[in-house]
Amino acid sequence: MPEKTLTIALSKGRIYQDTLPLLAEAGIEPADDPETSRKLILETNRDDVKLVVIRAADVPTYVQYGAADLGVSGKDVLMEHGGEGIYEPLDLNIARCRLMVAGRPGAHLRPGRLRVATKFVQATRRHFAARGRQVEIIKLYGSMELAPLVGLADCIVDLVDTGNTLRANGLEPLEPIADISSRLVVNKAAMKMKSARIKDLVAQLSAAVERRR
Ligand SMILES: Nc1ncnc2c1ncn2[C@@H]1O[C@H](COP(=O)(O)OP(=O)(O)OP(=O)(O)O)[C@@H](O)[C@H]1O
Ligand SMILES: O=P(O)(O)OC[C@H]1O[C@H](OP(=O)(O)OP(=O)(O)O)[C@H](O)[C@@H]1O
Repeated sequence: MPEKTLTIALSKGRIYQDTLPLLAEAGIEPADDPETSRKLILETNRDDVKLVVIRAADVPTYVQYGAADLGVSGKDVLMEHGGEGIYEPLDLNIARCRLMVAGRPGAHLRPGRLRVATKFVQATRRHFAARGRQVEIIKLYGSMELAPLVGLADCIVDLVDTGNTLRANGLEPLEPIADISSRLVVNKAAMKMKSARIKDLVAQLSAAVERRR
């Protein structure tokens, strides 16, 4: 992207839907709707701001390498990425949920090595290591709630909001791991090179977040 452009990476779905009103309060409005358009680079009402719409798990990678100057990413995704090359200046207080160990009642109390299915491998490893608990982690890419029902795992580590998905599958939350919300992330080099515009945007988004508290 040209030096004068600010590129913001977002994922479709709840992050886009929840970020859109915050961007609007900062004076940024996309020209296309990514939920219907097949375009991956969206122009906005501002010549110097573009949005790129990518998979949620890819946002930190685009920002780390400077392919996007800024991004919006769930804390769960940032915990898996590790945060290299990225600043995290603002909690946007959107897409709030909790990362939990879940399973059938008492499943986590079973003696011996637990089998845990999750897409959050790093957070899971850290959680159980901190408790001195031996686990075998089975990497999945979604629908983790199925794993204990078909004998693939004893427990899962997944995001929980209302708890409806767990309940619908006869599972319950067992241990909390972390409170999750989406964060504004900034490429470290861009923070220096495009400092004034990024600081302005962070301040405008921060004011928008505060107005909603
Ligand atoms: N049920 C939920 N309630 C609130 N926030 C959630 C919930 N599920 C996920 N999130 C948050 O929203 C972020 C994006 O989730 P979303 O479901 O839109 O994408 P994804 O399924 O992780 O990614 P993709 O669809 O690209 O595979 C997650 O990283 C998490 O921070
Ligand atoms: O506690 P609840 O309110 O039921 O929310 C929890 C569910 O939300 C997320 O899935 P999502 O709806 O994003 O589906 P996906 O990850 O399969 O896209 C998460 O992976 C849980 O399955």
